[in-house]
Amino acid sequence: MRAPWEGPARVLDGKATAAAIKADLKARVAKLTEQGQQPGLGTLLVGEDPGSRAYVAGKHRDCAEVGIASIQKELPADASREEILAVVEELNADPRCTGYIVQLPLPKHIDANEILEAIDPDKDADGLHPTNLGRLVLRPNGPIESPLPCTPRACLELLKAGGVELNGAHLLVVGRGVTVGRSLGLLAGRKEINATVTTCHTGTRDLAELSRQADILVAASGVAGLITPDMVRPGAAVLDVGVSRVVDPETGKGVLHGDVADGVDQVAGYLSPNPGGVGPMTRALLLVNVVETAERNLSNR
Ligand SMILES: Nc1nc(=O)c2c([nH]1)NC[C@@H]1CN(c3ccc(C(=O)N[C@@H](CCC(=O)O)C(=O)O)cc3)C=[N+]21
Repeated sequence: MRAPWEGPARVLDGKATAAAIKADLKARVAKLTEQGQQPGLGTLLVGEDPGSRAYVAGKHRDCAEVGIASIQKELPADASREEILAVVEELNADPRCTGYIVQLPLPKHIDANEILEAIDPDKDADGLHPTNLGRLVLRPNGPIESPLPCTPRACLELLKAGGVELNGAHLLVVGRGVTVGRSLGLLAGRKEINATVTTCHTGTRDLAELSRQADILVAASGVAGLITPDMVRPGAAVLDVGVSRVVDPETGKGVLHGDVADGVDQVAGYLSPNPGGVGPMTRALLLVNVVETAERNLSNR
């Protein structure tokens, strides 16, 4: 991929790396299907949000591409907690579904954590069930036989594919959200990755002072343009994970903007574009979780 920026930073190409992962999955899915264990991804979408709907549709397109079966469930925005839990139980019991996600955000009247905790941990395609996060904490030296969080794993796989050394590196993540910051810290500090992790957030006193010490800077704050060139150590690898909607002052229209500001491409050694970086990788790693579960089911049979 040609860099979408002018500076010398090398592109961490999520689209190309995701395509390579999907090609590998295709062969594994064919083998599983031959053995009577076709993987299946379930999704539960509650409500009408067009963004959520588009994400879910994208996940099913990815499934079709690699031969994974699709199980799509939908409920209206005013669905009750009981109705949502009933669909979760259905997916837990469905043998065709080897992994599934409940698309977030859920409507405001629903306690999302209660729903997420009802997911069978072995079918947790997001890798964010408390049992699975707990395993990361309790088994820091591996191996782990359960789904891993998708976006953190996407970040690490993208760095590896780009040739960025993780062993012994100082990896600093900005943001303590469960889907990225918190769980990336748990994953990257594991023995088989061996990075030293710093987790920063809105309470961090001098972010720039700390971020300049990072070999790998993962921007997952959801604050558009938070990471400016002065915050980046020359040559560092920078992953732009955050996405926020900002109003373009010229057109007045809403546009998506990453956490990384203009000019970081002049300082960083490696940079992931946004879009085209961690997003496509997250989708690929979701499929990896579903396929790995099917492979485990087969070997435990
Ligand atoms: N239970 C649950 N699991 C999720 O993983 C989850 C979720 N809920 N709710 C919403 C967020 C958002 N998310 C994205 C994943 C990939 C792209 C992605 O691939 N983006 C493309 C651009 C958009 C596109 O091409 O569709 C890119 O970065 O290049 C975007 C957003 C997953 N999420």
